[in-house]
Amino acid sequence: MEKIALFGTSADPPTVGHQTILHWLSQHYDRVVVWASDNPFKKHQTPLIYRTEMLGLAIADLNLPRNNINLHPELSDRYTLVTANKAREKWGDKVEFSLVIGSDILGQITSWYRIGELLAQVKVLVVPRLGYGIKEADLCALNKVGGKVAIATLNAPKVSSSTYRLEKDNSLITPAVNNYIWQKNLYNVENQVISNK
Ligand SMILES: Nc1ncnc2c1ncn2[C@@H]1O[C@H](COP(=O)(O)OP(=O)(O)OP(=O)(O)O)[C@@H](O)[C@H]1O
Ligand SMILES: O=C(O)c1ccc[n+]([C@@H]2O[C@H](COP(=O)([O-])O)[C@@H](O)[C@H]2O)c1
Repeated sequence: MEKIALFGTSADPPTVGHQTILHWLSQHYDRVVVWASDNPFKKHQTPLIYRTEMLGLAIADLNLPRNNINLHPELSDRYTLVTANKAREKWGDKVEFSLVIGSDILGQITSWYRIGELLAQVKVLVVPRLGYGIKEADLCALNKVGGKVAIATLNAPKVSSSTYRLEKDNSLITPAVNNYIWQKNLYNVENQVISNK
């Protein structure tokens, strides 16, 4: 049975952490389906079109031997259930979907939109995130609402989009994403330089 990883991200902006996760998924799944989306729990995100384009650049920058990671903007929805239903329509019943989440949101996923229906469609793959241990109580809570959980064996770097937004540290993103941010003047990078002078 084909195994497909589903990885939705705010990508605001995509970081080297997202890239490490994608690299690992590429080696462990037949296909990796990626989309940028609005997060119903977050406010004031960069317009989705920019985040989608940055995510495409971060994927292209990976240059991996297996050509199995694809950006699917048409699947994007603030509710992952809607995305999972669209993916099921697209790839049919004979595939196994794993929804990829970082351990920082493991405790939150039980409050997602119609979580029981989502968990009937997908397994959950938890990526350990430094500073966010995987709690037995969260695994039990997810299990109670029908979650089938696996834990990924990778060490992602301790980086986040919010750290980039705060510090504008280029080492957290890829060169192509950095160029894009400058071209579009996202995250006030130009003002940042002027105010630093
Ligand atoms: N460095 C990382 N290690 C482990 N998981 C990560 C890492 N970066 C992102 N993730 C996971 O990838 C998914 C998408 O993350 P997201 O795009 O929100 O990045 P973020 O760095 O958490 O953003 P922000 O800092 O704006 O909240 C989430 O499930 C998140 O937990
Ligand atoms: O379906 C939901 O209720 C839901 C609630 C919060 C987050 N999500 C999705 O979770 C994914 C990861 O979000 P983020 O902001 O951590 O990258 C992203 O695709 C969001 O749309 C989905």
